[in-house]
Amino acid sequence: MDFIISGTTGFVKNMVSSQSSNPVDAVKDFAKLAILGTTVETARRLATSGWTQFMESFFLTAHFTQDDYPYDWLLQWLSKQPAWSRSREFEITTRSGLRLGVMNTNKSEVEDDEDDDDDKAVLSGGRAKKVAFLPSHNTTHTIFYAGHWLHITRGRTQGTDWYANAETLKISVIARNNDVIKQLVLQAKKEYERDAEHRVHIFLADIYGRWGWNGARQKRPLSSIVLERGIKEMLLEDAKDFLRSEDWYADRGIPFRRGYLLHGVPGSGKTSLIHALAGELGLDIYVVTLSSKGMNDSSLASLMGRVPSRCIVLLEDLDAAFTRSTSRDTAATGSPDTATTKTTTDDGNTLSLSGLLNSLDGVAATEGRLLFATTNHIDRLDPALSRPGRMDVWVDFKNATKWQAEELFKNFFPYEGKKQEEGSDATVQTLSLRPPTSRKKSNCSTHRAPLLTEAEMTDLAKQFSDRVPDGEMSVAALQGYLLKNKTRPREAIEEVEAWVKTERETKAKLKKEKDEKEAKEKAEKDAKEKEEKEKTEAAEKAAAKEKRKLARAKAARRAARRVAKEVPTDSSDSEFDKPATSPADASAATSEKKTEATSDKPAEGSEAHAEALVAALVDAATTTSTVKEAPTELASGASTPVIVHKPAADESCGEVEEQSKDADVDSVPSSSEPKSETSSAETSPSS
Ligand SMILES: Nc1ncnc2c1ncn2[C@@H]1O[C@H](COP(=O)(O)OP(=O)(O)OP(=O)(O)O)[C@@H](O)[C@H]1O
Repeated sequence: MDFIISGTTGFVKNMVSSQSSNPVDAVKDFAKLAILGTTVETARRLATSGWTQFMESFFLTAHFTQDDYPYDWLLQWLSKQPAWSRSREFEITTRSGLRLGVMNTNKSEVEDDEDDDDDKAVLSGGRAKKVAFLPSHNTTHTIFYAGHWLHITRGRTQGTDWYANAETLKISVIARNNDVIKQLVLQAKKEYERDAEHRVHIFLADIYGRWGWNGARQKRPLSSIVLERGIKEMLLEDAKDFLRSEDWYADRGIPFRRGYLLHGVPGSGKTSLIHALAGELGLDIYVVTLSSKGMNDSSLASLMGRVPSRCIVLLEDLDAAFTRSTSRDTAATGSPDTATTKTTTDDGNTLSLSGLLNSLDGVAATEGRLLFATTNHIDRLDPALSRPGRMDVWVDFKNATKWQAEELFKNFFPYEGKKQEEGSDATVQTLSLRPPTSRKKSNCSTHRAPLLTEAEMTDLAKQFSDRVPDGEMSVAALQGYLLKNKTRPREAIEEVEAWVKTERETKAKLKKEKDEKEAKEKAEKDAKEKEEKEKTEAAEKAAAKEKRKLARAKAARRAARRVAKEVPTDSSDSEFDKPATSPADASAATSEKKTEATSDKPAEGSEAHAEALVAALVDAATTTSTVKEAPTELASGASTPVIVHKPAADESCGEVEEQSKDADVDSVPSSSEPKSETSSAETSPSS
C-alpha cells in the first residue's frame, strides 16, 4: 500500500513536473493513471459482488404474490406490527385492494379516539374508515421477529393486465433454514383467520375469467332469517352433511358437488339466507353475474375451474342471463333446442346455455363447492339447468306468512329474554349488521325502543301478525315497515293496517300503470306491425304492377317490330321525309329483340295484330321517337303502318347522330341479325 501511495505521489509529482519538461513522460504517466484507476475499480466491484454473494448465501428469501392468500395474511400481520410506528417510510391507507376487509389495524394509532364516544362519528361513517400502516413500495424495511431481522420489500410485477401487474412481497432473513419464515406465515394465517371469523369474504368474477376480492361482510346470524319452520335447518344440515361426505362421493364415483335452487318472489330472503349459511359454514362466497358484460363460455369455464374446493358459488338471478336471449330470440333459452344457441349482445356477452351447463359440471369444474342459484322465474329455466345433479335441492320462497310476520316482529324489538340471550351469545338475535367490535354502538340504535317483557312481546307480536294479511306482503316489505318504526313497537301495530291499505293501493296503482304501459307498448307494436305489413303489401303490389307494365311493354315492342317488318321495303312506298331512318332505330331494336320478333306473329288483320299495332305506337312514343303519319285504317288492318324514328331533341341526339355516322360507314346489321329481319325503318328511304 505504501508503495502505491509513494508511487502515486511520485507519479503525480512527475506529472506536474512533466508538464513543463518531457511530453513523452507525461503520456506515460497518464497511461499509468488509467491502469491504476481500472485496477482499483475492478477490485472494488469484485469485493462488492463477493460480499453480496457471501451475504446471500446466508439469506433465505420468500416471495409472495397478491393473488394468493399468504400475501394477505402477511400484509395484515404487517399492518399490525408496532414497528411501523418507528419506521421512517410507510404507506397509510384506508382502503386496500386486498382481502384486508378484516384488517384489524393498530388501533392505538389508526383510530380516532374521539370516535369511540361520539355518536356523530358513527353517523358520519367515521368508524368505518380505519387507517392501516403498510410497508411502502420498493423500500426495504426491517422488522425484528422471533430473534431474526426480517428484510421486507413490497414490490410489483410488471405486466400488461391487472394480474400480471400484481403486488409482491419479499421477505429475506439470515437463518440456517426456513423455519422462521414458516413460523411467520403460520402465525399470520392464524391471526388472519381469527379476524375473519366474523366475516364472509365475497369474490366477484371479472372480465378476465378470474376472481377479484370484493370485500368482507359481517356474518349474518342464521336466526335473523325468518323462514317457514325447518327450512333453514334442513339447508344447513344438508350442506354440512355434504361437506363431510367427500369420501362417500368418491367411493361411489359421484361428482362431489351439490346444487341448491332458491326460487320465488322477490324480497323473500334468498340472498340473505345464502349469506347467513356461508357465515354458519365458514365459507367464502364467489358470485357470478351471468348477464354481465364480456361473460362468455370460456370465461365462465375458467371461473368455475378456479373456485376453491370449499366455497359457495352463487349464481344470482339465473334466469336473467337467458332473458336476454329470450328477448332477442322468440325461442327462449328455456327450451332445450336452444341449448347450443349462442347469443351475441352489444356488450360482448356470448354465454350459451350449453356453456353454462358445461361449466357447472364439466370436467374442469371444481369439486367440493356448494352451488346456490337464485331466480324469481323458475318457469323460465331450462329443465336441463335445474335437473337433479345440477340443482339437487329446490326451495320455494313465498310472501310472508302470519307466522313469519310474528317472528320478524320479535326480531326487531328488544325484550327481556332476548336481551339476556344477546349478552350471552356471540350470535346476535337481531338484524344488526354491525361488526362485533362495534356491538356496543349497535345498541345505541335500539336502546331507545322500550324494553318489553317476554309476555308483552309475545302478545304484541301476535297482534301484529293478526293484522298482517297472510302471504300478501314480502318479508322485505314488512322489514321496511318495521325499520321505519324500530323504536315504536306499539305504534307499529296500530298503524300496520293503514300501511297494508296503502301498500295495496300502491301495488294496484303500480299494476295499473304497468298494465297500461304494456297495453300501450302492445298497441304501438301492433300499429308498427300493421304499418310494416301495409308497406310490404304496397311494395308487393307496386312490384306486380311494374312487372305487368314491363310485360305489356315487351309485348308492344314485339308487335312494333312485327309491324315494321311487314312494311313494304320499296322506297317508292315511302312518303316520309329524310332522315326517315336512322341507325338510332337500330338501338331501339336490339339483335335479341329482333330474334324474338320472328316468333308469335299474330295473323295480319286479326284483333291481336291490331292491338299490337296500338302497343307499337305507344311504345314508339315512349322511346322518344316520333311517329309520323301513322297509317290509317288501322281497324281494318288493310294497310300496314310505317313508323319512322327520329332522334329526339334531347341529349341522346348526339349519341344517335354518332350512331348515324357509323351507320353511314357500315349500315349492315350485325352478323347476329339475319338480314331478312332488318326492319324497314332501319333502311334509309334515300337508299
Ligand atoms: N325471510 C327473511 N328473513 C329475514 N329477512 C328477510 C327475509 N326476506 C327478506 N328479508 C330482508 O329483505 C331484504 C331483501 O332480502 P333478499 O335480498 O335476501 O331477498 P331476495 O329473495 O334475494 O330478493 P331478490 O329475489 O329480489 O333478489 C334483506 O334486507 C333481508 O334482510
